[in-house]
Amino acid sequence: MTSEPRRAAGDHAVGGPDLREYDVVVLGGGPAGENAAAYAIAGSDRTAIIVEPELVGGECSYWACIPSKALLHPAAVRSAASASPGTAGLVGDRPLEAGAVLAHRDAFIGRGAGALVPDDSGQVRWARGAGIDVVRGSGRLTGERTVAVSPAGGADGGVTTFKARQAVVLATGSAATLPPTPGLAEARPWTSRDVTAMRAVPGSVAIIGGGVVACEAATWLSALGAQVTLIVRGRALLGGAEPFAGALVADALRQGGPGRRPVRILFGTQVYEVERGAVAAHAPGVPGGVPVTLRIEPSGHGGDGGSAGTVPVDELVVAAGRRPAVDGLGLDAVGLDPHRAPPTDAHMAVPGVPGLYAVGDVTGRAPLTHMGKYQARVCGDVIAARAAGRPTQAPRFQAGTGHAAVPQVVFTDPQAAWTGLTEARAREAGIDAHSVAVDLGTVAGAALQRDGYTGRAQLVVDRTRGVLVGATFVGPEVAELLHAATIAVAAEVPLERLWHAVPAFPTVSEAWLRLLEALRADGAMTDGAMTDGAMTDGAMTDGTVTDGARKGTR
Ligand SMILES: Cc1cc2nc3c(=O)[nH]c(=O)nc-3n(C[C@H](O)[C@H](O)[C@H](O)COP(=O)(O)OP(=O)(O)OC[C@H]3O[C@@H](n4cnc5c(N)ncnc54)[C@H](O)[C@@H]3O)c2cc1C
Ligand SMILES: NC(=O)c1ccc[n+]([C@@H]2O[C@H](COP(=O)([O-])OP(=O)(O)OC[C@H]3O[C@@H](n4cnc5c(N)ncnc54)[C@H](O)[C@@H]3O)[C@@H](O)[C@H]2O)c1
Repeated sequence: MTSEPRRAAGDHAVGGPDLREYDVVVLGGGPAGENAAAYAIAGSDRTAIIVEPELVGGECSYWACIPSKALLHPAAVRSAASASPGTAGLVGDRPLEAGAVLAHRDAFIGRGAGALVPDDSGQVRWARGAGIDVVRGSGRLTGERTVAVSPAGGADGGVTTFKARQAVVLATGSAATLPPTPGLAEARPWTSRDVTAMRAVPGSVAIIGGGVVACEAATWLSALGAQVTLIVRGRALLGGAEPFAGALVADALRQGGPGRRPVRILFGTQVYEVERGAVAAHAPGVPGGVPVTLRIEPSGHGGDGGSAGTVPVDELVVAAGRRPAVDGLGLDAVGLDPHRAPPTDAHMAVPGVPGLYAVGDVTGRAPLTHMGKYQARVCGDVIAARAAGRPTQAPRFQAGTGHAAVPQVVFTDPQAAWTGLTEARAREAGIDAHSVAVDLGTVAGAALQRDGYTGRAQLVVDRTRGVLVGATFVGPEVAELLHAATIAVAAEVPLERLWHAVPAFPTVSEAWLRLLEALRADGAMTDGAMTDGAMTDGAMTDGTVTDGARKGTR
């Protein structure tokens, strides 16, 4: 993309004030919409407009990925410092400086001191610099390749119709779901928007949910001094992951640590009623200021147990999942179900509706920024190729393959990172699955990273095909281990070849070596790898390996 000509900033529409024509009209200026627009017009004279009612950059930039990671990173650094000789004594039991952490988050989301809303002018400048026009408004499909745009936030002004010569791309993201619990909506609970944008740290917080948002929010809230209670319907955290990932994250949250309060986790428990005095409408992230009482009971999900009684807290966060943002999108105008994610094929096109595409969270596929951007690259390339009359058969035009290896990192402490299939999912898919695991604390690179390093890595392989189909890592700073596994799964690298991808010593990546050795020991690697001269010679004669084993550097 970088070598392609930049387009002049300005208004690229054809038509008058009420009917404007572009090659590509994108609804939603989040990461998926931005990438779809940029790829669809790159290096061409095609025109594109992004329709966005809120902020260009979307949920990810202002209320999700970026602020959450800006809040979590200081907690991770604090945790590493507490576990390293020479710095542990310096930080002692001191908590994080909440004001500095919140200001760091504000800097990342472009929210100036005292401002209510972040500033997206940098993202708008990027769009205009890439030749993409931006209009503030809410878009609704009114027919094939036709969109009606109403001014944002109910502002005055008429509806403008936009016609797309080539494509309309739906990239409207997702919205937090609120369970229909009596009293919950009236209590004006925080959602992920508030807890990422929070302006003050509540003294005590209850979080409903045990997924990614709940685990990450519990991590930063407890590191910033809040007393956190997680109320989890099921029996585990991080439901879609290998069970050991949720278990290790739960152990660490419960345990707390220097400068981080222990988190109370109520498994098998649901809230059946919420009671709170009147709470005035407030800006995102401003605590309600009125205590709230949750009435809880065993959920009956996942076996016996669960808690009953009341949980009184200062603030309540709902992290109970998200749903595709399709309300008012006019899907019915093109014959689609208005309440469901639009179906998409491998080109990210909506079957049966000419010129319509969907990317990102609105598709209901994998609600992650990197997957939305991946789909958007495919979609933009397809639109560009079709506009130029070029074929779209090559793998670059198919979003299917990447979905076999969806990477996910949960930035808790320890981090949990996985890609591809869990062992259970692999079996369900009829794969001849076999798994091996290692204790990451036994790897020299991990032990050097911090005292008492605790973590685990697991590979799931397809024994019949001799390839990796899934990997999970849990431990401090394991996020950067993940991409190697994603490459191996997506590229279907034979295990025999993986053996020759030598991890550097002393890095945590040596876990790969331990895992492949475990596969060999289990007979899950073929004889080709076992008798390969490069491998056996290396292992037997390399002084570092044999010496290392004696000195604990294995
Ligand atoms: C707390 C939290 C943390 C997260 N952290 C991560 C992370 O670390 N890594 C990761 O990969 N993912 C993370 N995610 C998920 C990530 O935020 C989403 O997957 C990502 O934002 C989806 O991008 P998108 O472009 O599809 O949608 P969005 O970012 O939601 O953008 C959609 C845009 O469409 C606009 N829009 C809505 N309706 C209309 C309409 N009718 N017309 C025009 N525009 C409209 C919205 O205003 C919005 O700006 C996190 C999510 C949450 C909630
Ligand atoms: N680091 C990251 O990549 C990151 C961070 C945050 C969010 N995300 C993305 O955002 C998506 C949404 O995250 P999330 O945590 O909101 O959803 P989730 O699907 O991960 O978890 C939802 C949780 O809420 C519970 N739940 C659902 N309905 C409930 C109800 N009625 N009552 C009580 N509990 C209920 C579920 O059992 C689950 O524990 C995730 O799928 C993830 O892909 C990613």
